[in-house]
Amino acid sequence: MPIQVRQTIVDKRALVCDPAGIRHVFLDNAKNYPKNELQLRMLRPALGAGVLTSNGEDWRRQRRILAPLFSPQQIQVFTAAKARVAAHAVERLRQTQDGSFVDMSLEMGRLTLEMLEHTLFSQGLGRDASEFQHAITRYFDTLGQLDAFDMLGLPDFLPRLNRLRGRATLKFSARVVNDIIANRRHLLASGADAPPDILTLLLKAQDPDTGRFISEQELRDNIVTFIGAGHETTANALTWTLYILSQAPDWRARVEAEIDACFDPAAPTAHLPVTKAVVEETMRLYPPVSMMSRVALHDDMVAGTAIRAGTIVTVAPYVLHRHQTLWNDPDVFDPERFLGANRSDIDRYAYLPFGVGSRVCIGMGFAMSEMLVILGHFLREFRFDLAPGHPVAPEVRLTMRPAHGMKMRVRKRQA
Ligand code: HEM
Repeated sequence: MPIQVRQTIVDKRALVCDPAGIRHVFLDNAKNYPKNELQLRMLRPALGAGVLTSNGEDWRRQRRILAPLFSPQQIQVFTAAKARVAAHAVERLRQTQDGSFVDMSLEMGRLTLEMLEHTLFSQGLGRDASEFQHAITRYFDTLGQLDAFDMLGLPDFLPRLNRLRGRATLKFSARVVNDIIANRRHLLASGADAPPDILTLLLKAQDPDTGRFISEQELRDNIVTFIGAGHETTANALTWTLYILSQAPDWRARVEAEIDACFDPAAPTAHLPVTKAVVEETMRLYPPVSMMSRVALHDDMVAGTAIRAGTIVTVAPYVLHRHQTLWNDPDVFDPERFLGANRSDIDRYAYLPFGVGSRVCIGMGFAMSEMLVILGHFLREFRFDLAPGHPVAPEVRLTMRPAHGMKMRVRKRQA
């Protein structure tokens, strides 16, 4: 069924599973399908009005200014910082007794937050690092739950329980971010060398069309946006990858062989085609962003189905990536799909872990290089096996994560 349209008590919804229909919504007629305000309302208390949560001209201007921060050259510059953070995490894991059980979902959450800290602020937070991590995790956890008031479209001045719960942690994270920005402004004003991180780039970033700098509010909102959008998504993709490899010994052996032969922690490379195919196939089966929504401004036709103005149009990578008509043996883990010439058989609009069109994930290259650097470091040293009896089930909050964490036995590979 390419499109399913449902009228609920609250609104009209359409789920699009047809690649041509998805292309129409996300590319050809994208101006008719801005992001859904309901979704944005849920995220704005946490993320403000950064590039993820704005629409129209506001979004276009921010995206133009931020794009150079995530260029391939810039991602290359961040690789050294990422490698340092990954090496530190390996060292931390080395301290645990060989064969002990670790919740790798927590470990990956901590690691991806450290990655962001050290690329956003280069020296990390300096102080309050673990408290900040705790605050951020709790904050997004609380706000990730859609509030009934938002669903009913009630006005913003009515207090939301979730927001009240998250307010103290928000205040704390805002203070830390504000302090960091103020310190950096002082440093730059003093003429000292600016650290090569995202904060410096943001402070200097100018709109190529108008020469305008980013506002103070947008600066703060986008820092929090990068943490919000880049933390759990990447941690989940990595956790699911470790889980899947523990269930696929042949592929684990191929990944280990590639990393042993090609990955040098002192000069980390992101050129690991087998490992990359494994990550891509994992994100097919367990896409961290399991659905994306837009809203139709005007009546339209999508893949032969009439869509009325106001309909919420959803594309669900979790459904799309496992669709019988689009994939052979959709539930089978087979990274060969992404290797060599096979990749060109995959329809661009049937595989959307990072979305597609103008609102495609701005951090896609950043995340892929980060995941390969982390897997290179970790799988070179350790082997991860699922703890016997540990229940594994996906759960959708803001992202799709393992409902019960991922308890794994960690053994050293090179004794
Ligand atoms: C495996 C990791 C990641 C996944 C699976 C992922 C997935 C996505 C998806 C599906 C979207 C599009 C949502 C939509 O169209 O409604 C998106 C947007 C976005 N992502 Fe990511 N993301 C990841 C990592 C990152 C990282 C590391 C960053 C930043 C450092 C980041 C920043 C953003 C931002 C700012 C947007 C909004 C772009 C816009 O609307 O113009 N993401 N991401």
